[in-house]
Amino acid sequence: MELKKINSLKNNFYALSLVWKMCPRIIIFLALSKLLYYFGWLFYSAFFMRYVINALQNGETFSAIMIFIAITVAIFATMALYNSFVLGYIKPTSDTEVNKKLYQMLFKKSCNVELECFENSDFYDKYTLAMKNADTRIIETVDTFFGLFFGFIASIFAFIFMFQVDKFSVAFIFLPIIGNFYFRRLNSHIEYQRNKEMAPHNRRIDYINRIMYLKDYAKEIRLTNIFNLLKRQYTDAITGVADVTKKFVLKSAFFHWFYVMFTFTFIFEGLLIYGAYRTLVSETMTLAQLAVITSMMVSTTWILIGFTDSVTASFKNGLFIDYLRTFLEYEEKIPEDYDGADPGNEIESIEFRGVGFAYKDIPVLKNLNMKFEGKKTYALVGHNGAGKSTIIKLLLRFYDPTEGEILLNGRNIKEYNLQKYRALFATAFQDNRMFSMSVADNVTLGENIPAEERDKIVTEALQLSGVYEKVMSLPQGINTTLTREFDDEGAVLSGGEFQKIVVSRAFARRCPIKVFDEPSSALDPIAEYKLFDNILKACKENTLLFISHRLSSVQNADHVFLLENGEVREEGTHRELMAKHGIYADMYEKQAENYLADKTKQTEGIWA
Ligand SMILES: Nc1ncnc2c1ncn2[C@@H]1O[C@H](COP(=O)(O)OP(=O)(O)OP(=O)(O)O)[C@@H](O)[C@H]1O
Repeated sequence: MELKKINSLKNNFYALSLVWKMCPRIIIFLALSKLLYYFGWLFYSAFFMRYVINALQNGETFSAIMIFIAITVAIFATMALYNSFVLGYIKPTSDTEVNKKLYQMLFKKSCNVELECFENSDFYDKYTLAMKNADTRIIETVDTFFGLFFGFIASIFAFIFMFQVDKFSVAFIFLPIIGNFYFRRLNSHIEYQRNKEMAPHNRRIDYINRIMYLKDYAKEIRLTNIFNLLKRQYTDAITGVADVTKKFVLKSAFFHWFYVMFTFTFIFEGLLIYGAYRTLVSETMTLAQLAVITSMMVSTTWILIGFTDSVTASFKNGLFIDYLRTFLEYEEKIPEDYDGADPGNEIESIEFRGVGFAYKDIPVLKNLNMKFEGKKTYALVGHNGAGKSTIIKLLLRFYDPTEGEILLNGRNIKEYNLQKYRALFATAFQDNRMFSMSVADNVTLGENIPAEERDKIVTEALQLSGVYEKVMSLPQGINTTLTREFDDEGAVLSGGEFQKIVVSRAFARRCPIKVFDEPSSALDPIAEYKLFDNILKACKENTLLFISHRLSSVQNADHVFLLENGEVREEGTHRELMAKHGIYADMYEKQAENYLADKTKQTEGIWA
């Protein structure tokens, strides 16, 4: 617990240094704002009332008192103007600046961490919490930091001033301290506990909310009874939230009542009774002293509330900054900006040597030995879950092998500059995403290509993947926006058409290695045949790796690897594997039989 507090304070300093680097002016203005806030109360409690009452008692002239009051009003009016300036101009403009710089930092980090981080729920939770309102939270942290700092100093002065006026009255100051530090903390603890217990229910509610507004789920909801199931889960989650609320409500109300009593009621009423007793019964206090003490009590209470609020808020913010810090200071295992050797542009060989890999503790690849030579064509085949896509992910260094090594031109791929290494590959994955941008941007994906050359490259790539005619039938050809997210005129493509756009990406990219992970799974047989034909023709000068379940499409590969349970079970050319009469031949024949059977059915008119 103590360690947590220290970390929390350290995190506040961390936030301060972060904001200082991004926008130093907001720090200066916020510090001055807080200083003025406490100065205002101190001035009022220790000086203003005392001066006015003493002046009245000492028979100062009315005009002298009025001048003093007028100067005070002018000072407070200037302070109010300054506050309005900070709130109305400095803060919004600084928020924007911090927002821009902080999110740039977060996005950069998020692009730099390895893929595995997104599968680690603990890390992912911290990442999303850090991203949530990070800009406003970090400025709030700075604000409460100064509230804490100046509040502490102002509280000491308030004590001294009250002690000077009446040493017994100081005892009353402990009441708001007990109220704020003890009962409010107890309530904060309850709030924390309540949020913790509600979290699984709220996560479920968020999940169902998301399902209800995301287009991806709209079809299933309309065609199945899944909505009833979701509704039941939603009701259960809402009931869960209500139960947790009920569990804590009494305790929370009780502590809140104590907080109000100690922070406001006891001090205000108590001090008044004490003052009235001394003034009227024991006659040890003048009415003027009573007035000064009463006004000091009000301002001291507000100083203490400001200070204790800042303490509580700074612990809360410290936790948020902890998420931010964990994320920003995370040491990447495979940093995207890793600077190593230049891999060049010539591929002699890629070799998997005794490679093993496990997703967390689940082994997926075992003692894998494979060699790919430059400018040749390789096919990876095998049943679902055999580990084919994982091999590609290791090759692209989304993950590193847990055993063995992968070599490019005889050197471990870990030794290369990662961005230069990745630039050697053009990949089309099964689960690649569409961006709400033009077709051309969806194909070139931010590559820096001159406009006239870009159109030519995009056109060629679209022709090779067989979607060019479709794209040219769209209102603005290759400049048509995909999806209707931002453009009502945007194009909505079929699954197969989109897959062809994904494949175009790999055609458009100028690089020595092309990788296609099931590029034809959504294509009709004729489009599939043409696509493979084009891939082989267009990638003659490339090292080509492709994964396919359709064995007819791998016949022309120079070498085929058949994988089963994360191991290479057979390898060779199509002919060699057929001659072996092993698993590959068996799979191939079964697929061919099915295909012929389908053909017979069609000619016999069964499906007519
Ligand atoms: N991110 C992941 N975390 C945990 N397990 C994973 C992850 N990705 C894949 N797996 C598991 O690894 C195994 C191999 O998956 P992989 O995607 O490499 O198979 P595949 O041969 O490409 O399959 P398919 O032909 O169905 O695409 C599967 O059992 C899968 O469940």
